[in-house]
Amino acid sequence: MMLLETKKLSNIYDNNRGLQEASFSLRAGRILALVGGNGAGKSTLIRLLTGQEKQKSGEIIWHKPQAIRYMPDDVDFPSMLTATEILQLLASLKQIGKSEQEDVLRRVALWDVRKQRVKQFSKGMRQRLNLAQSLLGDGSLLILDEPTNGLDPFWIAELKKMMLEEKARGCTVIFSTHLLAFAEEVADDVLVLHEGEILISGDLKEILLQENSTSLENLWLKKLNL
Ligand SMILES: Nc1ncnc2c1ncn2[C@@H]1O[C@H](COP(=O)(O)OP(=O)(O)OP(=O)(O)O)[C@@H](O)[C@H]1O
Repeated sequence: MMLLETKKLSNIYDNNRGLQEASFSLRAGRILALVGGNGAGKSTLIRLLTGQEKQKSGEIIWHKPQAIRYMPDDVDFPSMLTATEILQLLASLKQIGKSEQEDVLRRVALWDVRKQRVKQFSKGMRQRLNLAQSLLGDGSLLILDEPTNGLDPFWIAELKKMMLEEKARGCTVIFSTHLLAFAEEVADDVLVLHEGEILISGDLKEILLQENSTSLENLWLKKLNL
């Protein structure tokens, strides 16, 4: 079943950069990786999908209304609050009870430090708290902007497990990353962006086969003539 389609979706900023006429579709229950270099347009696309920005032209067609859970890139939590307080605040907006808050804190192994102020957290711990808040609730679309940022190899592997668990529950996952090998391990579909335009989109395995590429990295380098 189709989840969403975009048609010539564009958001060009004053500096002439952003996202240009992006058209793609995504089926429900799939994991989609957004890949591309710095400034390719990944976060711009995510901001349009999450409704944080409105497109200048083109459209997003949602085939059914979606409750979205979202993990932003580079979140700035109030550093004087504890992990518990931050989750309480965010959970109250979604009307989510205490036991679920406790559950997500345990899932990201921040239970033992839940009463510490976030300013004492390492980057990876803050990123795990960011992940925890995105797991709250039962929105059937999970959007993760650079979720591996700051995570060590153990937590990257845990993140992968969590994403696959979400998929197994019937959730659709969209995530951006610079880690092409990670994208290849987790994703069903891929959208390769370059300077605001879609270079490649579709089923990852089919594309690698069609393009006679051994890996996503190999394909990416080939398409950019690197
Ligand atoms: N608010 C803004 N105002 C002006 N230009 C912007 C704005 N947001 C993004 N851009 C420009 O749009 C382009 C795409 O940026 P975007 O953040 O979507 O890229 P990205 O693929 O997420 O990059 P990165 O991997 O570096 O996070 C960049 O050239 C960026 O400078």
